[in-house]
Amino acid sequence: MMKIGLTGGIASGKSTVSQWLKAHGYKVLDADQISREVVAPGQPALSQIAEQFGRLMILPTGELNRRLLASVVFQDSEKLKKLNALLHPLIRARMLQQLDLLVQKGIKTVFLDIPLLFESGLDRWTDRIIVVAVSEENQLKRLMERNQLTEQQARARIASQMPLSDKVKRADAVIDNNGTVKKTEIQLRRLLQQWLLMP
Ligand SMILES: CC(C)(COP(=O)(O)OP(=O)(O)OC[C@H]1O[C@@H](n2cnc3c(N)ncnc32)[C@H](O)[C@@H]1O)[C@@H](O)C(=O)NCCC(=O)NCCS
Ligand SMILES: Nc1ncnc2c1ncn2[C@@H]1O[C@H](COP(=O)(O)OP(=O)(O)OP(=O)(O)O)[C@@H](O)[C@H]1O
Repeated sequence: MMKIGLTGGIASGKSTVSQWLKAHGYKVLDADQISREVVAPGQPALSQIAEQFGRLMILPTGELNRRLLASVVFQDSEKLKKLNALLHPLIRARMLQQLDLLVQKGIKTVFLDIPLLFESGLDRWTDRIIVVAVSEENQLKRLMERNQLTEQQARARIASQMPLSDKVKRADAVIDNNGTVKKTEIQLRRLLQQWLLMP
Protein backbone atom coordinates (compact mmCIF):
# COMPACT_ATOMS: atom_id res chain seq x y z
CA MET A 1 0.00 0.00 0.00
CA MET A 2 1.25 3.46 -0.85
CA LYS A 3 0.89 5.89 2.08
CA ILE A 4 0.96 9.58 1.24
CA GLY A 5 1.31 12.03 4.10
CA LEU A 6 -0.69 15.22 3.82
CA THR A 7 0.44 17.94 6.15
CA GLY A 8 1.04 21.66 6.52
CA GLY A 9 0.62 24.31 9.16
CA ILE A 10 -2.48 25.05 11.17
CA ALA A 11 -5.13 26.56 8.84
CA SER A 12 -2.90 26.12 5.79
CA GLY A 13 -5.57 24.19 3.89
CA LYS A 14 -5.11 20.46 4.60
CA SER A 15 -8.82 19.89 5.15
CA THR A 16 -9.63 21.72 1.94
CA VAL A 17 -7.31 19.35 0.06
CA SER A 18 -8.49 16.23 1.91
CA GLN A 19 -12.15 17.09 1.27
CA TRP A 20 -11.41 17.25 -2.44
CA LEU A 21 -9.59 13.91 -2.28
CA LYS A 22 -12.49 12.24 -0.43
CA ALA A 23 -15.03 13.70 -2.84
CA HIS A 24 -13.04 12.14 -5.68
CA GLY A 25 -12.97 8.68 -4.16
CA TYR A 26 -9.57 8.62 -2.47
CA LYS A 27 -9.16 7.11 0.99
CA VAL A 28 -8.06 9.65 3.57
CA LEU A 29 -7.34 9.01 7.25
CA ASP A 30 -7.75 12.21 9.22
CA ALA A 31 -5.77 12.61 12.46
CA ASP A 32 -7.89 15.56 13.63
CA GLN A 33 -11.03 13.44 13.28
CA ILE A 34 -9.40 10.54 15.12
CA SER A 35 -8.27 12.95 17.85
CA ARG A 36 -11.97 13.77 18.34
CA GLU A 37 -12.97 10.10 18.50
CA VAL A 38 -10.52 9.34 21.32
CA VAL A 39 -12.04 12.06 23.52
CA ALA A 40 -15.70 11.35 22.73
CA PRO A 41 -18.05 11.20 25.75
CA GLY A 42 -17.39 8.04 27.74
CA GLN A 43 -13.85 7.51 26.44
CA PRO A 44 -11.23 7.01 29.16
CA ALA A 45 -9.04 9.79 27.74
CA LEU A 46 -11.78 12.31 28.47
CA SER A 47 -11.79 11.49 32.20
CA GLN A 48 -8.01 11.64 32.19
CA ILE A 49 -8.14 15.13 30.70
CA ALA A 50 -10.57 16.16 33.44
CA GLU A 51 -8.24 14.70 36.09
CA GLN A 52 -5.18 16.46 34.71
CA PHE A 53 -6.68 19.78 33.59
CA GLY A 54 -9.77 20.18 35.75
CA ARG A 55 -13.47 19.30 35.76
CA LEU A 56 -14.36 22.37 33.68
CA MET A 57 -12.80 20.60 30.69
CA ILE A 58 -15.99 18.57 30.40
CA LEU A 59 -19.10 20.44 29.28
CA PRO A 60 -22.53 19.73 30.83
CA THR A 61 -23.30 17.78 27.62
CA GLY A 62 -20.49 15.35 28.52
CA GLU A 63 -18.35 16.59 25.65
CA LEU A 64 -14.81 17.95 25.81
CA ASN A 65 -14.67 21.73 26.23
CA ARG A 66 -12.33 22.17 23.27
CA ARG A 67 -12.23 25.95 23.44
CA LEU A 68 -11.20 26.00 27.08
CA LEU A 69 -8.61 23.25 26.65
CA ALA A 70 -7.18 25.04 23.59
CA SER A 71 -6.95 28.33 25.50
CA VAL A 72 -4.95 26.54 28.21
CA VAL A 73 -2.57 24.32 26.22
CA PHE A 74 -1.63 26.70 23.41
CA GLN A 75 -0.48 29.28 26.01
CA ASP A 76 1.62 26.84 27.99
CA SER A 77 4.01 24.45 26.28
CA GLU A 78 4.37 22.18 29.33
CA LYS A 79 0.61 21.63 29.41
CA LEU A 80 0.55 21.01 25.67
CA LYS A 81 3.26 18.37 26.16
CA LYS A 82 1.14 16.72 28.84
CA LEU A 83 -1.91 16.64 26.57
CA ASN A 84 0.14 15.29 23.68
CA ALA A 85 1.63 12.57 25.90
CA LEU A 86 -1.88 11.50 26.83
CA LEU A 87 -3.53 11.64 23.40
CA HIS A 88 -0.86 10.95 20.79
CA PRO A 89 -0.34 7.26 21.63
CA LEU A 90 -4.12 6.74 21.46
CA ILE A 91 -4.43 8.61 18.17
CA ARG A 92 -1.53 6.67 16.70
CA ALA A 93 -2.95 3.30 17.76
CA ARG A 94 -6.37 4.09 16.29
CA MET A 95 -4.82 5.32 13.09
CA LEU A 96 -2.80 2.10 12.73
CA GLN A 97 -5.99 0.07 13.28
CA GLN A 98 -7.79 2.00 10.55
CA LEU A 99 -4.81 1.60 8.23
CA ASP A 100 -4.85 -2.12 8.86
CA LEU A 101 -8.51 -2.33 7.85
CA LEU A 102 -7.73 -0.56 4.58
CA VAL A 103 -4.83 -2.94 3.93
CA GLN A 104 -7.17 -5.89 4.49
CA LYS A 105 -9.62 -4.40 2.01
CA GLY A 106 -6.84 -4.25 -0.57
CA ILE A 107 -6.80 -0.45 -0.85
CA LYS A 108 -3.72 0.56 -2.83
CA THR A 109 -3.31 4.21 -1.92
CA VAL A 110 -4.16 6.08 1.25
CA PHE A 111 -3.63 9.69 2.26
CA LEU A 112 -2.75 10.38 5.89
CA ASP A 113 -3.93 13.86 6.84
CA ILE A 114 -1.78 14.56 9.90
CA PRO A 115 -1.09 18.14 10.99
CA LEU A 116 1.79 17.06 13.24
CA LEU A 117 3.29 14.55 10.77
CA PHE A 118 6.87 15.81 11.18
CA GLU A 119 6.57 16.95 14.81
CA SER A 120 5.44 13.45 15.83
CA GLY A 121 7.94 11.59 13.63
CA LEU A 122 5.10 9.94 11.68
CA ASP A 123 6.79 10.89 8.42
CA ARG A 124 8.53 7.53 8.83
CA TRP A 125 5.18 5.85 8.11
CA THR A 126 4.79 7.49 4.72
CA ASP A 127 6.19 6.89 1.26
CA ARG A 128 5.68 10.46 0.04
CA ILE A 129 4.68 13.74 1.63
CA ILE A 130 2.57 16.61 0.34
CA VAL A 131 2.78 19.89 2.25
CA VAL A 132 -0.03 22.41 1.85
CA ALA A 133 1.55 25.83 2.28
CA VAL A 134 0.38 29.42 2.68
CA SER A 135 2.09 32.70 3.53
CA GLU A 136 2.32 33.65 7.22
CA GLU A 137 -0.06 36.49 6.53
CA ASN A 138 -2.78 34.26 5.02
CA GLN A 139 -2.28 31.61 7.69
CA LEU A 140 -2.79 34.13 10.49
CA LYS A 141 -5.79 35.73 8.81
CA ARG A 142 -7.53 32.43 8.00
CA LEU A 143 -6.87 31.00 11.45
CA MET A 144 -8.21 34.09 13.23
CA GLU A 145 -11.33 34.04 11.08
CA ARG A 146 -12.04 30.32 11.21
CA ASN A 147 -11.48 29.84 14.96
CA GLN A 148 -12.54 33.32 16.09
CA LEU A 149 -9.17 33.92 17.75
CA THR A 150 -7.35 37.11 18.66
CA GLU A 151 -4.06 37.72 16.85
CA GLN A 152 -2.14 36.76 20.01
CA GLN A 153 -4.04 33.47 20.38
CA ALA A 154 -3.58 32.63 16.71
CA ARG A 155 0.15 33.39 16.85
CA ALA A 156 0.52 31.15 19.91
CA ARG A 157 -1.10 28.23 18.05
CA ILE A 158 1.10 28.75 15.01
CA ALA A 159 4.18 28.93 17.26
CA SER A 160 3.33 25.55 18.82
CA GLN A 161 4.10 23.85 15.50
CA MET A 162 7.24 23.38 13.41
CA PRO A 163 7.58 26.43 11.12
CA LEU A 164 5.74 25.83 7.85
CA SER A 165 8.88 26.88 5.95
CA ASP A 166 10.73 23.90 7.50
CA LYS A 167 7.92 21.54 6.50
CA VAL A 168 8.10 22.82 2.92
CA LYS A 169 11.81 21.90 2.83
CA ARG A 170 10.99 18.32 3.81
CA ALA A 171 8.13 17.83 1.33
CA ASP A 172 8.13 15.72 -1.84
CA ALA A 173 5.51 18.08 -3.25
CA VAL A 174 4.22 21.47 -2.13
CA ILE A 175 0.75 22.80 -2.86
CA ASP A 176 0.50 26.57 -2.72
CA ASN A 177 -2.86 27.43 -1.16
CA ASN A 178 -2.49 31.22 -1.23
CA GLY A 179 -4.73 31.53 -4.25
CA THR A 180 -8.32 30.43 -4.75
CA VAL A 181 -9.49 26.93 -3.83
CA LYS A 182 -9.86 26.33 -7.59
CA LYS A 183 -6.16 27.05 -8.10
CA THR A 184 -5.30 24.65 -5.31
CA GLU A 185 -7.42 21.93 -6.92
CA ILE A 186 -5.64 22.43 -10.24
CA GLN A 187 -2.24 21.91 -8.54
CA LEU A 188 -3.56 18.82 -6.81
CA ARG A 189 -4.90 17.29 -10.02
CA ARG A 190 -1.60 17.98 -11.74
CA LEU A 191 0.31 16.31 -8.92
CA LEU A 192 -1.93 13.23 -8.91
CA GLN A 193 -1.46 12.93 -12.66
CA GLN A 194 2.30 13.24 -12.27
CA TRP A 195 2.30 10.54 -9.60
CA LEU A 196 0.02 8.34 -11.73
CA LEU A 197 -2.70 8.42 -9.09
CA MET A 198 -5.62 9.74 -11.13
CA PRO A 199 -8.71 7.54 -10.60
C1 LIG B 1 -6.54 21.29 22.07
C2 LIG B 1 -7.76 20.83 21.27
C3 LIG B 1 -8.83 20.28 22.19
C4 LIG B 1 -8.34 22.08 20.54
O1 LIG B 1 -9.42 21.70 19.73
P1 LIG B 1 -9.91 22.58 18.48
O2 LIG B 1 -11.25 22.05 18.11
O3 LIG B 1 -9.77 24.04 18.80
O4 LIG B 1 -8.86 22.28 17.33
P2 LIG B 1 -8.69 20.97 16.38
O5 LIG B 1 -8.54 19.76 17.20
O6 LIG B 1 -9.74 20.99 15.33
O7 LIG B 1 -7.26 21.24 15.74
C5 LIG B 1 -7.07 22.29 14.83
C6 LIG B 1 -5.62 22.38 14.47
O8 LIG B 1 -4.86 22.75 15.61
C7 LIG B 1 -3.55 22.23 15.49
N1 LIG B 1 -3.27 21.40 16.68
C8 LIG B 1 -4.11 20.57 17.34
N2 LIG B 1 -3.48 19.94 18.34
C9 LIG B 1 -2.21 20.39 18.32
C10 LIG B 1 -1.07 20.11 19.10
N3 LIG B 1 -1.13 19.22 20.08
N4 LIG B 1 0.08 20.77 18.81
C11 LIG B 1 0.15 21.66 17.80
N5 LIG B 1 -0.91 21.96 17.01
C12 LIG B 1 -2.06 21.34 17.26
C13 LIG B 1 -3.57 21.35 14.23
O9 LIG B 1 -3.05 22.07 13.15
C14 LIG B 1 -5.01 21.08 14.01
O10 LIG B 1 -5.31 20.81 12.66
C15 LIG B 1 -7.39 19.75 20.22
O11 LIG B 1 -6.63 20.34 19.19
C16 LIG B 1 -6.60 18.58 20.78
O12 LIG B 1 -7.17 17.74 21.45
N6 LIG B 1 -5.28 18.50 20.49
C17 LIG B 1 -4.45 17.43 20.97
C18 LIG B 1 -4.47 16.27 20.01
C19 LIG B 1 -3.64 16.55 18.79
O13 LIG B 1 -2.42 16.65 18.84
N7 LIG B 1 -4.31 16.73 17.66
C20 LIG B 1 -3.65 17.09 16.42
C21 LIG B 1 -3.68 16.05 15.40
S1 LIG B 1 -3.03 14.49 15.87
N1 LIG C 1 -7.62 28.85 -1.02
C1 LIG C 1 -8.33 29.37 -0.01
N2 LIG C 1 -8.83 30.61 -0.08
C2 LIG C 1 -9.51 31.16 0.96
N3 LIG C 1 -9.77 30.51 2.12
C3 LIG C 1 -9.30 29.27 2.25
C4 LIG C 1 -8.57 28.63 1.20
N4 LIG C 1 -8.24 27.38 1.62
C5 LIG C 1 -8.73 27.25 2.86
N5 LIG C 1 -9.37 28.38 3.24
C6 LIG C 1 -10.01 28.64 4.54
O1 LIG C 1 -8.98 28.72 5.50
C7 LIG C 1 -9.31 28.03 6.68
C8 LIG C 1 -8.27 26.93 6.93
O2 LIG C 1 -8.38 25.90 5.93
P1 LIG C 1 -8.45 24.36 6.33
O3 LIG C 1 -9.45 24.16 7.41
O4 LIG C 1 -8.54 23.59 5.09
O5 LIG C 1 -6.98 24.22 6.95
P2 LIG C 1 -6.31 23.02 7.72
O6 LIG C 1 -4.88 23.02 7.29
O7 LIG C 1 -7.07 21.79 7.57
O8 LIG C 1 -6.38 23.56 9.20
P3 LIG C 1 -6.14 22.81 10.62
O9 LIG C 1 -4.84 22.14 10.57
O10 LIG C 1 -6.08 23.97 11.54
O11 LIG C 1 -7.34 21.98 10.85
C9 LIG C 1 -10.72 27.50 6.50
O12 LIG C 1 -11.62 28.41 7.10
C10 LIG C 1 -10.89 27.47 4.98
O13 LIG C 1 -12.23 27.66 4.61
